[in-house]
Amino acid sequence: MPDSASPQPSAADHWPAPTADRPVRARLSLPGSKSVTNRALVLAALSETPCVVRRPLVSRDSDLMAGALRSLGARVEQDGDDLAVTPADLRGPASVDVGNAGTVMRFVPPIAALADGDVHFDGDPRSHERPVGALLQALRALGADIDDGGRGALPMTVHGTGSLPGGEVTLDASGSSQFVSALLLSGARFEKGLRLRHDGPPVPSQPHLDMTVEMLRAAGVTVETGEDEWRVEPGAIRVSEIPVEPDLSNAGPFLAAALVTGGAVTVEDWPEHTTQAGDALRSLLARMGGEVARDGGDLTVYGTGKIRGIDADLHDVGELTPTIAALAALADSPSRLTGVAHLRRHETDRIAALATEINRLGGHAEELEDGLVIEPRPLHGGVFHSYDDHRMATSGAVLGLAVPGIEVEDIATTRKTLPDFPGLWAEALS
Ligand SMILES: O=C(O)C1=C[C@@H](OP(=O)(O)O)[C@@H](O)[C@H](O)C1
Ligand SMILES: C=C(OP(=O)(O)O)C(=O)O
Repeated sequence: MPDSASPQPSAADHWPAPTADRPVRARLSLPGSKSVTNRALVLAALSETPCVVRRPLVSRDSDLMAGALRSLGARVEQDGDDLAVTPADLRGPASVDVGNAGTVMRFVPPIAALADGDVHFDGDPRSHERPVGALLQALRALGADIDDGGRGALPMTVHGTGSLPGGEVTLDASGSSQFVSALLLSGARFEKGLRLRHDGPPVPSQPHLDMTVEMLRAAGVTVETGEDEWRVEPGAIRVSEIPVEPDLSNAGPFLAAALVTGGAVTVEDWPEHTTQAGDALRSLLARMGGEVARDGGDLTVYGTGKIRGIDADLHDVGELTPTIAALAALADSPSRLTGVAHLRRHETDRIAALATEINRLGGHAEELEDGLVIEPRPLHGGVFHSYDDHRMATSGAVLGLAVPGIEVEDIATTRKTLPDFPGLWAEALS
């Protein structure tokens, strides 16, 4: 007899995705943006003044960032819904757990190079496979001493000396925009500042680069941008308050529910102006058959009963791909999603994972080198594997709205960027 107090792993690991038996009508206040929160924490820790980060995301990726900065000496304290950050001299020895957070594994090494002492970086097994080599090479060229055992990957140790000469460097950031953001975020603290050039295939995720530049400027940093070029003047980072917008990429599965069920989903506090990639959902979902309306801070997507296939280059907004792919599998015409080769090195190889899981449920998805072709077919129930990828898990939830019998493996992996996805999903469907 199993002990009734011990958890039954198969039940806990397989979340029965709720099927919508009527149009979803929901109004949601979503937690803060991962990308804004983790930039805010970095800027606050590098600031000359204490800083309050207003309504940040509280989830695994933001906890890892707060933990990393604490281990380097900063104080990061909960203050109601906010985080109060008190900067301090950066110092090692320290050990940083990056989990599987791209923002932590890329944004923190330049800060470690500014710290006095050794800083060791390690994380989930997947963190050993995600690209950081080009960033580490660039940091070395700027004066950092890094021991990665010649692997160009984690685990590694940054031997910080308390300062970094900085100056000019060229890198290939086609693998991740986060290489550029990482250097820009710390660049003002380098002795000579930073003159950065990208050389290689196009850098993905332009909105995330815009976010970095905008947040730096709001923190008093002089940044100039050109074609594949950035310049950061040396000087103080000074910021005392950073508001965090709701996470618009995480709005994706909820807004998709309106299309799938012919319902209406409203997200509160959709910013008038934003650099978040998720803002592109307004046009993408309209192209796929939704109607999109704004009323003050409310953004509502109405389903029309039809989901149209789409031909879309998602290079700039790669993190929306899993949501768009789920809709594409339920559409009334084929879709072609391109420009996202870099997704093969995200939390998992998202192109392979999406094709495998859609096909497992009876769909027809073909991998391209840089994307997916999806031809809608009637789907059936089954296990949807999440590959420890939050956006794969939410993609399975979107399919489950229309297809009875889908079980998403390891729904808890959504905690990477959403503290309680199953709770929010149940509320939206109630
Ligand atoms: O800087 C950021 O906050 C992010 C940049 C993007 O990374 P890539 O350019 O590696 O895709 C995005 O996909 C990721 O979710 C968050
Ligand atoms: C790619 C993503 O995350 P990360 O910040 O770990 O790169 C993502 O959230 O889709």
